[in-house]
Amino acid sequence: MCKRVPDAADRWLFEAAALGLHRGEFVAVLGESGVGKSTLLHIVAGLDRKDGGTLCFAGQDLDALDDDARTLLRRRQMGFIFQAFHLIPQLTVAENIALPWRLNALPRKGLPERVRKLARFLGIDHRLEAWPRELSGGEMQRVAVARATLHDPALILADEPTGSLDPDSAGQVLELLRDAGQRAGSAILMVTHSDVAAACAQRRFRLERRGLRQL
Ligand SMILES: Nc1ncnc2c1ncn2[C@@H]1O[C@H](COP(=O)(O)OP(=O)(O)OP(=O)(O)O)[C@@H](O)[C@H]1O
Repeated sequence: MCKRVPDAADRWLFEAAALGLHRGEFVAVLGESGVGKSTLLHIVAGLDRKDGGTLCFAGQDLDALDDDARTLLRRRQMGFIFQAFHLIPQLTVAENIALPWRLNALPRKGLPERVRKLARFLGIDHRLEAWPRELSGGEMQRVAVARATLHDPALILADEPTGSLDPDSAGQVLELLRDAGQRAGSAILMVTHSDVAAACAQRRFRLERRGLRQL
């Protein structure tokens, strides 16, 4: 797929980024700041539009879906860890984590225990009743990871998921992502500046103006 520089119709951000992900696979995309890593993830999630090329999910051409179908697919099949977390300030940590589950109208039975178990694994179970404004950056990042993985999505899109974490916590979060992938067969597409984080992935690419180069 390709994408023009948002403010310049005649310049490419990336010209031909070709990538296929299999179920359960963990792929990392490295790249300099401003090269378009977040934009690439947003396009895959349907939050931004591409300027050419095709995008398929489980054999379905995503361009053939209308906005509602695309939103439904994103909600059910994808989990997004945003670079700036995007936690909802009016909801507690537990409510933020449970949000995709509730939006998908999944059965409520066992939900609090599921949230607690995941929060325990991420070391944030003592913060479940806190408000996002009371959290440190690292805690917010863990909440964002929990929220993106609780509903076992087929595809997890992770934008710098370890950017606010110390090396030990970063290692834990990457382990959780890998576990989530293995448990639910989720594919993970992570963009990052960090060579250390990217080393956890099975395949690594570098995003450049010409496209993705396998490392
Ligand atoms: N809505 C927008 N309007 C104008 N320019 C935009 C918009 N979104 C992104 N850009 C520009 O597109 C380029 C790519 O941005 P993007 O955030 O995808 O890069 P990135 O590789 O994720 O950067 P970083 O590593 O710093 O987060 C940047 O130059 C950015 O300023």
